[in-house]
Amino acid sequence: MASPAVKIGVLALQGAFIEHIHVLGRIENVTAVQIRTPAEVNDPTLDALIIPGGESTTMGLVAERSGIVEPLRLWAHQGVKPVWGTCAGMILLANSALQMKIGGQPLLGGLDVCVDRNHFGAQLQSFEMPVSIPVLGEEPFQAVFIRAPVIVSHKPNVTVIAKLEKKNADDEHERIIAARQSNLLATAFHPELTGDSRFHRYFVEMVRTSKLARQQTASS
Ligand SMILES: NC(=O)CC[C@H](N)C(=O)O
Repeated sequence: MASPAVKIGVLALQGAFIEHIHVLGRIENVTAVQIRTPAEVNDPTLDALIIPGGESTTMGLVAERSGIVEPLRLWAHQGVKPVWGTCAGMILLANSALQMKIGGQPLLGGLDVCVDRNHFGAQLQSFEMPVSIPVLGEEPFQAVFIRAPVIVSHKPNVTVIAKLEKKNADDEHERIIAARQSNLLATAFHPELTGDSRFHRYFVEMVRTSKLARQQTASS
């Protein structure tokens, strides 16, 4: 069967959503749409969802006000259709987080990891560096970290896609910057801010594979 055309929703409440839409627009047979309401999240023709980077506290607050937290939670926990969280989106997908906002902030959960929210410190500690991401091929990927989180621990069902060296050999925590758990994908950095569309293509392949599997189940 030919690989199917897919429709990907990008949560557009706050943060770097337009940039994701632009990169997806460069990939063949992909339609990208902005998602702001529960009805849009529940659109049965959506094949996948991206939760962008931005500020997880603000995004969580706006999501609560929009009544979209529960529909998003269902998506992330059902695991039927792929979800990709970048940076703040990765924090929202995590089952737990260190350095949470005092007074609380909503997490969607689903991804069996604990993240450290502002691992590298304040905005000034933003940086970019080439990282090795074997699933994308040999050429390093230029990763942009903006007040980035890292995954410090995870359950065995989570596959590590990329990580940074520990700062010191005896550090107790890992510094994982990309991970996958079945249909959930998470990156600590912002692949939508570089010209390199390899990470988006990797996600689109996940989306096509999962759509094909759903179509085959439906027709069998
Ligand atoms: N660039 C980002 O998405 C930063 C995320 C930020 N650390 C937060 O808590 O939301």
